[in-house]
Amino acid sequence: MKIIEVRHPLVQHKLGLMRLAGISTKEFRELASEVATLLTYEATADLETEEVMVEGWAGPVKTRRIKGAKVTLVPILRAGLGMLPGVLELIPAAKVGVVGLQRDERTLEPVGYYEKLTGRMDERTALILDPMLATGGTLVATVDMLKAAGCKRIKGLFLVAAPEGLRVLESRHPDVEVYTASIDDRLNDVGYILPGLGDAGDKIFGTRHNG
Ligand SMILES: O=P(O)(O)OC[C@H]1O[C@H](OP(=O)(O)OP(=O)(O)O)[C@H](O)[C@@H]1O
Ligand SMILES: O=c1cc[nH]c(=O)[nH]1
Ligand SMILES: [Mg+2]
Repeated sequence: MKIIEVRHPLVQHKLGLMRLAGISTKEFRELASEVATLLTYEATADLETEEVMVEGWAGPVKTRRIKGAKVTLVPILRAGLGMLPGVLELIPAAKVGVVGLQRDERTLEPVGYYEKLTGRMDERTALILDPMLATGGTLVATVDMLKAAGCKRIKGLFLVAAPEGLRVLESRHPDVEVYTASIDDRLNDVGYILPGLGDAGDKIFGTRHNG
């Protein structure tokens, strides 16, 4: 399975700021979006391009543009919305399909409550957006939905990923590519990533803080 841990200094610096206890909603939100932009840069490095002639200031000039298959962004509600503005900075014309899943706090199983995907998923590359890949249950459920809709090329962008979740993904959907700012140490006994970021959804939306 392709797992890219992006070690770029800007990514590492910004993620380090996100780990600070007591970070404000404004700072966390801004940084989540900025790191998402940088992960998008990495995750789109293999998009195919084609040559095109355009009329430039000094006459015809050969340029390149992104070819064929288009990208669909798939933020997972609710925390994935925190990454969406940063990704749209680089891919402003992308279609957006939304998936609503929330972990049951007791069983840690994902519970689905919304799904609105774009059309022609079989022709698109899907970029799943979620700050946290913890047990992997939410991601596997999302990939199941995307594949059921015909999607053949799927990448996931995560601020932080746990080894446990990566192993689950590898066993269920090894064709999915992962781009993350950090592979952290482990999960704690209530399914939070250590050292992690605490509850990313709460921090992005300014609801209850947990760490
Ligand atoms: O890998 P898993 O163990 O499935 O956990 C990861 C999921 O948990 C968090 O969402 P949460 O359920 O807290 O929902 P929220 O975004 O609404 O806060 C996170 O944003 C992921 O979607
Ligand atoms: O560490 C974690 C795990 C799941 N969801 C979060 O927001 N944080
Ligand atoms: Mg949450």
